[in-house]
Amino acid sequence: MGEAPVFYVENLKDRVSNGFNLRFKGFETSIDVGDKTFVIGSNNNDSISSIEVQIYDKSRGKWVIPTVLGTEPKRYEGHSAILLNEDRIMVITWGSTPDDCIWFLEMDTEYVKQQKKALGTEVIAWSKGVRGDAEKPVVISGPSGVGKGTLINMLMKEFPTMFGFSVSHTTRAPRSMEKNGVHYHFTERSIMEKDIKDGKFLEFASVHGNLYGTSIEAVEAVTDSGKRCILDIDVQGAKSVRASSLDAVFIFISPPSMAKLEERLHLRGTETEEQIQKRLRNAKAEIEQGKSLGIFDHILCNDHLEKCYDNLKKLLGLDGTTPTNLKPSSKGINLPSKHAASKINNKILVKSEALGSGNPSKNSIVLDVSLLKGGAPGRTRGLNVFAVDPNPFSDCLNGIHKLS
Ligand SMILES: Nc1nc2c(ncn2[C@@H]2O[C@H](COP(=O)(O)OP(=O)(O)O)[C@@H](O)[C@H]2O)c(=O)[nH]1
Ligand SMILES: Nc1ncnc2c1ncn2[C@@H]1O[C@H](COP(=O)(O)OP(=O)(O)O)[C@@H](O)[C@H]1O
Repeated sequence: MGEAPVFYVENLKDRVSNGFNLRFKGFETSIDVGDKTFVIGSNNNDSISSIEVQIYDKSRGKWVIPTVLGTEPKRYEGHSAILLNEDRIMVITWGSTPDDCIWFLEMDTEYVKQQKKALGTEVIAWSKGVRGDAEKPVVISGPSGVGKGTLINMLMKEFPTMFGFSVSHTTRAPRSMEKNGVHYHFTERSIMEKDIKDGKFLEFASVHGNLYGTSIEAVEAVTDSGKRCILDIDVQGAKSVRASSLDAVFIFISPPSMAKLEERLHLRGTETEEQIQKRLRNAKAEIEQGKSLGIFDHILCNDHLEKCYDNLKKLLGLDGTTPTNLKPSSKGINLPSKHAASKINNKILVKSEALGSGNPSKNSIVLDVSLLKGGAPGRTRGLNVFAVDPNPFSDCLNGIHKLS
């Protein structure tokens, strides 16, 4: 059985002629899993960066074709790899732009690449390190015409880099201003039914006589771009999501009165009278369920639009009153290339030296591995990380102890 060599980027470049191209010495990491050594590093250029892994098979004394794990418009500067269990590696990395934050990448080491027929790895999940609820997906429900779309548009307009909309599939016909792929993926019922059967949907429901559903891909498209996902779905859908692995914040928007709701539907003018009456009949049940089923974390009354929008921002920590450590921005979590990661029971501890404005300070972050859930099925998202006291290692252990 061959010994894994010591890895330096220059050595790798000399030795490997098959595209493995780690540029920055010190920004790579390696880890042994059985008789294989996984070398993980970045290939950064001006605007884009990829994370690559190459495997050294000690039993065969051979390098295996490199795999690109992720390409993002940010630079990855520094990695650490931790073995979670025998077939799973957690790579901890630091994306320096545009949103400076810590990322966790879970890799399945047993995956055999179908296309290349070579041993490779599969990314199970990219997860952004967040604190508390700050970046959980947001599920917004409420009866037709209550103002969900209006409120979501306001959020997306004011915070375009923070939120991304999960584009649902529907069998209903598009309205005149609606664009396929932007407002909905408009689809045939038979196609959607087959996709549901094939497990491509996180949830689906029949609403006002049409089929609506959130595909796993729709949620992944948003979370992969590093944005906080917003879902506009009905109460049945919210109930399904509550029961799924997507760890979200659930908000129900209620109308000030049925009369106001009817007025809004008429003023919007996108439905026939018959369709409006159907929506109003369904609204009664939805409001009752929304308020009683215990699905929703918050209920907001949309009477005055601006006031309701302010309340929504408050709930999401966007009004400036939220304590810094709960703000949606993860900027406070700093992880330069100089850091050390270790696993203690179910906790990963990342210790780093954050170089502030001429005033070096130490950061210690704990990730609770037992909380590896929250994304579309099979993926983890928005992992909760805890900043612990910036003290020596023993104090960090105390921090861990306190959290468990
Ligand atoms: N379950 C579920 N409901 C959805 C989805 N997309 C939209 N809906 C809901 O379907 C209902 C009808 O939506 P739409 O046809 O856009 O009409 P509107 O609510 O009157 O604007 C609303 O309650 C939406 O929240 C989805 O992917 N899943
Ligand atoms: N607070 C409000 N007061 C008056 N009209 C509103 C208010 N909120 C939304 N609207 C209007 O009501 C209509 C329905 O809103 P919309 O966002 O399409 O509802 P939904 O997405 O819940 O079906 C739109 O014409 C919108 O401009």
